[in-house]
Amino acid sequence: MTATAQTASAVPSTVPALEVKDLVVRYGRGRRARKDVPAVDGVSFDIAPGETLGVVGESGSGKSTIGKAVLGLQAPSAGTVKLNGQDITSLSLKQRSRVVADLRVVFQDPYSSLNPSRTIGQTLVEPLRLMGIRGADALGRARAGLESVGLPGDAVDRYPSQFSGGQRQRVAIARALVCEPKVVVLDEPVSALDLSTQAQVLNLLADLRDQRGLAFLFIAHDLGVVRFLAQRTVVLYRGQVMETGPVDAVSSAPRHPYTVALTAAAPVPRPAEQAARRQAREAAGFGVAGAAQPSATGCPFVPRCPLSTDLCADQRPPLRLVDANLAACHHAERVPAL
Ligand SMILES: Nc1ncnc2c1ncn2[C@@H]1O[C@H](COP(=O)(O)OP(=O)(O)OP(=O)(O)O)[C@@H](O)[C@H]1O
Repeated sequence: MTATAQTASAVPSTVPALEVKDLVVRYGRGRRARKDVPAVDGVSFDIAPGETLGVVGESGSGKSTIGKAVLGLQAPSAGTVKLNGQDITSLSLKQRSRVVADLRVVFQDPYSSLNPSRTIGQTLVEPLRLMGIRGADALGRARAGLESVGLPGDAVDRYPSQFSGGQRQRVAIARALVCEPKVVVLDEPVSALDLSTQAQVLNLLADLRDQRGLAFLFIAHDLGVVRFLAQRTVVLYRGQVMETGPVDAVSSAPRHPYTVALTAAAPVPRPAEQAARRQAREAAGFGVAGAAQPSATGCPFVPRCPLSTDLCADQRPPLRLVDANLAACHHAERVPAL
């Protein structure tokens, strides 16, 4: 089977909670935008209620840009974004405010994402106020929201500086969930936390997703972290989908050389394993990021790929089914095992 678009499709029995189709985002305006390489280049995926889709890739691969386009913070140059079947791509910010309760975000940095001069209660009540929920109702929901993330309800009276990083990220999660959204964009939600706190926050997110049937778009640079929470994943490189499929299959048996390079480069806690991976990566002949510019018509990974041929430089490979994964590689069958 081949996939003509860059797509990651589940087989949802209902309308997807979030559907992104052929998304293209170019920064800049006018002539400059037309000349620039798109930050996101033809990306499609959908997420069912209760499902987590991980989006992984190196820095600059376009992960956050996808999140911004979904949230309406960056206008797409092409493509559509649908929330519960409704096309929200071209809604103005005012029109968006009517559906915004269904779509929320948790950002990476729990220090800068919470206003230090506002109490936790004020922070949690703000999005409710925009929905017309005020006074004791709003405060009651704020307290319940804090309790649902494992914090005491009376934390409403305290300030962000009185909380640790992990607790602040719980507050940010409570703020996202207090409006009872259907879809949450999680943009590197645990990257700023230490390892044990990461595990606690990921467990909390998994519980909340399962209890509430939430759809998560989970953006991360580390496939290991994504594996913990996601059922499926999309691997991005220079704004294009290199590989997608069930997260276990993509992690343990990648069919795209870039996914192999990304996995081999991920830090592991055991130094001996880290050294073995580095040696395997060097032996496989992967080039380094920014080694050379790829051709506009071919696979963007050519300058770094040990398997590349003239065909790869000439023709951008479509996503096609190889084992359990969809991989955009002419030579997916020759990709070495991890
Ligand atoms: N506001 C902007 N103006 C111009 N170019 C931008 C802007 N924001 C991002 N870019 C560029 O778009 C590309 C994708 O960036 P993006 O932040 O989406 O990647 P990312 O995968 O989320 O990276 P990171 O993990 O470092 O956050 C990069 O080349 C980046 O330099």
